[in-house]
Amino acid sequence: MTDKTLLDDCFLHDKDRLRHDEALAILKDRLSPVASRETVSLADALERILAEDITAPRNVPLADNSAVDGYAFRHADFETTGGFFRLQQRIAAGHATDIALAPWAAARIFTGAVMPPGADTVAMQEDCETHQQDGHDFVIVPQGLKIGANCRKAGEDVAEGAAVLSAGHCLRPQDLAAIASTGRARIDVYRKLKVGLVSTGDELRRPGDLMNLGDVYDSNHFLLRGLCAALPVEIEDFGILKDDAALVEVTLKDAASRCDVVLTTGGASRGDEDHILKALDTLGKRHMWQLAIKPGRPMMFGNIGASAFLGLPGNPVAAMVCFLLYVRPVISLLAGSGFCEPQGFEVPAAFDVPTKKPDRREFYRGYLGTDETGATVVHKFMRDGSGLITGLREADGLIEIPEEVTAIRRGEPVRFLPFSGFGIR
Ligand SMILES: Nc1nc2c(c(=O)[nH]1)N[C@H]1C(S)=C(S)[C@@H](COP(=O)(O)OP(=O)(O)OC[C@H]3O[C@@H](n4cnc5c(N)ncnc54)[C@H](O)[C@@H]3O)O[C@H]1N2
Ligand code: MOO
Repeated sequence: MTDKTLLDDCFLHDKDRLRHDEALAILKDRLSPVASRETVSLADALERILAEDITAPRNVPLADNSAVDGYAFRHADFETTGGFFRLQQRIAAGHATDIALAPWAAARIFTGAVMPPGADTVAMQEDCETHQQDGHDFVIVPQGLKIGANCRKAGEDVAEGAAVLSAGHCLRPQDLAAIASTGRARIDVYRKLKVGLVSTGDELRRPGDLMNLGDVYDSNHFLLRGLCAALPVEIEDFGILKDDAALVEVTLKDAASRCDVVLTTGGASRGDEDHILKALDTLGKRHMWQLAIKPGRPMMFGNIGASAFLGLPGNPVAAMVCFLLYVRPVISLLAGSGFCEPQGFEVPAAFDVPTKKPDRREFYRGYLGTDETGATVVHKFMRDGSGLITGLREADGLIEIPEEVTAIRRGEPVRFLPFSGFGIR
C-alpha cells in the first residue's frame, strides 16, 4: 500500500491523492470472490455468472441433417443415374430413419431431418424436377452440386467433448441457447450478491414525498438501483439516513452484517454533516479515500467485517462515474466473473478544452456524432457541474482524459468509453 492510500485530508493537492490506476490496483488486490454456488434452471440463468465449465456431452447437431427442403442422394450415384433417382422414402424433421438409400434412390427430405444412411448431398426442391412413372415417384436433381451440399454435419456446431463456456462467464441469451443445445437443463451459477443501498443527507426525500425549500429528491437511489440491475445482485434498500452520526453508524453496521456489499451515496467528504467516513473508520477499515479524479474525488472503499464498503459521493454525476469505474468491477469480481474493465476506443474530439488541471484524470460526459465529412467524432456535454443529471441523460459514454493532459484541441484523439462497454445503455 502506498502512503497515499488512507488519505485523511480532503484539501490535498491532486498529486498527493490516489491516482485512478492506483485505486484500481488496490481494489484488485484487496478483494476476492465471495459468492457461493447454486444450481438453477436454464430459464433463470440469464445474466447469472457461470460457476462451472460447460462441455458438450454429445455432438450438436447430433446427426448429419438436411439444411433445406429437397432431395437427399449419394453424390457418387450421380454419374451412374445421370441425376435421375427413384424416390425411396420420405423423411421429416424429428423422424429419423435407418433405411439405407439404394444406389438408384433419393429421399424426399425436409430441413432439419436426419440424412438417411448412405446419403451425403441434398438438392433444393426448387432446383429439382419430379414426375411419376409406373406408379413410382422420380426426381431429377441438377448437375454441379458439390458432395456434402446442403448437408449439415453432426457436431459441426459443437463437437462432443468440446468446451462451450468457462466458469466466470456472465450468461447472455446466446450463451443460454448454446447450453440448451447441449441438453443441459440446470447449471451451476454463483449466488447473487446482496447489495445494501444507503442514501444519506437531511435534505433528501423520496420521489412522491412533499418537498420543502432546500430539499432534494433522492435520484441517486434510482440511479444506483438501475445500474445494479445490469449485475447479478439483489438489492436491499436501507432508505435515506439523516445526517446523524449514531444513526449512520448503527445502520451501516446492520447493512454490513446482512450484505456482501454496502453502497452509500452522499456524506463522503469531510463536511461537519458528512458521517460516512467516520462510521467506516469506527466499524471497519478504510482502504482508500480521496482520488485524483474528477468527478468523484471523495470516493471511498473499505470493509466492514466481511462486507465490502463503497462510499460514493453525493453528486449524481460523481456517483454514476464512480459506480461505473469502481463499483461495477468490484461487484463483478466478488460475484465470480473477475475485475471487468471497460472497453473503449479513440475518436477525434469535437470540442476544445483550453485548460485542464494536470495530475488528475477527468471523465466528461460524451456522445458520438459525425463531423462535416461524415467521420465519427465525440461531443462533450458542455456544462461540467457534478450535479447535472441532464449530462448523464444526454451522454452515451464517458470521455477519459489522462492525468498528464493539460488541454484538448478539436480533432485530437480522445478515449471514449461507451456505456455499452459498461454493460448498460
Ligand atoms: N470543502 C469541500 N467541499 C467539497 C469537497 C471538498 O473536497 N471540499 N468535495 C466536493 C466534491 S468533489 C463532491 S463530489 C461533493 C461530495 O460530497 P458528499 O459525498 O459528502 O455529498 P453530499 O455533501 O452529501 O452531497 C453533495 C451533493 O449531492 C446531493 N446529493 C446527495 N445525495 C443525493 C442523492 N441521493 N440524490 C440526489 N442528490 C444527492 C446533495 O444534495 C449535494 O448537493 O462534495 C464537494 N464538496
Ligand atoms: O468531483 Mo465531485 O466528485 O465534484 O463531483
